[in-house]
Order: sequence, then structure tokens, then C-alpha cells
Amino acid sequence: MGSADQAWVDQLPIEWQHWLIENLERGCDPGEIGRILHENGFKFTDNGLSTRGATDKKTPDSNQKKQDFNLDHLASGNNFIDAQGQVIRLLGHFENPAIFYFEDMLSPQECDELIHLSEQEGKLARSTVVDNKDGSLQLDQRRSSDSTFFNRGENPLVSKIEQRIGALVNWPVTHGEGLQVLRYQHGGEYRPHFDFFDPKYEGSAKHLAIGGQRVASFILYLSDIAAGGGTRFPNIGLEFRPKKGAGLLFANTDQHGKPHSNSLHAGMPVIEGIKYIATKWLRERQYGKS
Ligand SMILES: O=C(O)CCC(=O)C(=O)O
Ligand SMILES: [Fe+2]
Repeated sequence: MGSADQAWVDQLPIEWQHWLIENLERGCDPGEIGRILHENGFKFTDNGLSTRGATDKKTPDSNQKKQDFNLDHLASGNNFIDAQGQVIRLLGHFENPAIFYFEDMLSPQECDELIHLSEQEGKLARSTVVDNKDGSLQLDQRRSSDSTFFNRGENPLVSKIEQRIGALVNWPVTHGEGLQVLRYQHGGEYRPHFDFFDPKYEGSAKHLAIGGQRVASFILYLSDIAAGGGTRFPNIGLEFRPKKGAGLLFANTDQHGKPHSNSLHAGMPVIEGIKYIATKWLRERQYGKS
């Protein structure tokens, strides 16, 4: 960026300067960045930048002090962790990417209630994936599950689960997407994929612009199944079998916040039983309204 360009950057409030640099470094589309600045009231004039009308001069998460995401406290901590009154047991962990498998993340009653809430009123519908080109959500044969979605804090159970995850991971609840519930019937699977938004694809920009990268994924297993349905990391030869109430947490990025190629993972085909899971994606910054 030349010095003439630099001048208008310097006129931005400091939170917006950080936001801009982070997004440019991450490879976000400059056009999309410009559109977001414009939407937030920043206007480009012949004299540089006019901030008149800028909405409160705050980035979506500027109230929050920037925190680095890492899971070191879990790797070096206790086997039993009290998260908001729920005693969760750490069964094992793996490095690079950081992966943790927990028992008793949810009680059997909480699993059943979440399934019940998802099944009612025909909420479950065929799952989608993000299109790399335009970022839209598309049906795809690589993901043959049904899913539904709960907004953050949509009901007391969802809220309780979000608080628990926040306490365990030590990450603000506001930095999480809503909770997805998925149902895989016989043969249902989610073929190998990444949960992060790859900055090299055009379609990622609009997702990265709201809340930044998906730094980690938390899968909660809501049902026991007799065969198949593990969550497999093919690059590192690791597979976790569903256990009702268990949780699998894994980082999608390395310690520098860059997408981790070994976070490639798959929901293996269900051979016997119905697999229900809830997925929570944790973002780098605040996602949506607090
Ligand atoms: O079904 C699984 O075990 C994996 C689910 C998953 O990868 C996802 O929801 O992103
Ligand atoms: Fe995934």
C-alpha cells in the first residue's frame, strides 16, 4: 500500500485500522472490505476519508479486547474440568492440530432434549455446504445429513451449552456461531472437508468479514450408535467414535491463526443406528450481535 493510500488508513479509528489490516493479511477481497467500510459510514472523498456518519466508529467487536485463541490451558490442565457446574472428563488430546476428546460434555437428558427440539416441527432439512466461488450455501452430495440451526441463546438449553463451551474453551460466547444439529441416517456421511474458510477462495471473503476465521470446531455427540459414524482425521490417521454426551474439540488453525491442513476431517458413513451431533464453530472475533 503506497503512502497516499496510507493517509486515509491513518484517518480510520484505530479499531478499524486493526480490522482492515487483519482482513487484508488474511487475503480478503479489497472490494468487499471497501463495501463494509462504506456500509459503516466511511466515505472516500477527494480529500481523503470522511468519517462523517460513521456508525459509532466501532468495529463489530471493538468493545472486546483482542484475545489470542489457543487451547494450551486444556493440554496442561486437569482431567476433570468443572465448566459452569458440569464436570467434564478429558479423555485424550492430540497436538498439531490441537484435538481434545471429552466425556460428559452433556448429560443424557440434555442430549435427548436437544434432539427433541431439533426434530419438532420438521425443523431438520438437508444440510448444505459453502460454495467456494460465491460463498452461498448449496446442497452437496458430499454432505448427506439433515440439519437445523439454533441462534445463539435461542432457548435456555442452547444458552446453557454455549456457556459451558465458553467456560471450557475459555473463549467468549459472542465469538461463536449458532448451534447446528445434524442427523445422519444409514449411510449418511460428511466427506473429508475443512471447517475453516480458505482465504484463497473468493466465496470465503464474505464469511471471513463477519467474525473472522473459524478457529475451532466443537462437535457434541448426542446419540450412541452401533457401527460407523466416527469423526475421522484422514491426514493423521485418527478417528473418534460417537458416544452420547461426548465432545470433540479441534483447532482449525495453527498457533499463528493460519488454516491447518491436518484439520481435514470427515463424518464417516453411519452403518447402524442414527447419528445425531451438534456442531459449534468458534470464530476469531465477535460473530453477530452480542
Ligand atoms: O459428523 C461428523 O462427525 C463431523 C461433522 C462435521 O465435520 C461438521 O459438522 O463440520
Ligand atoms: Fe466439519
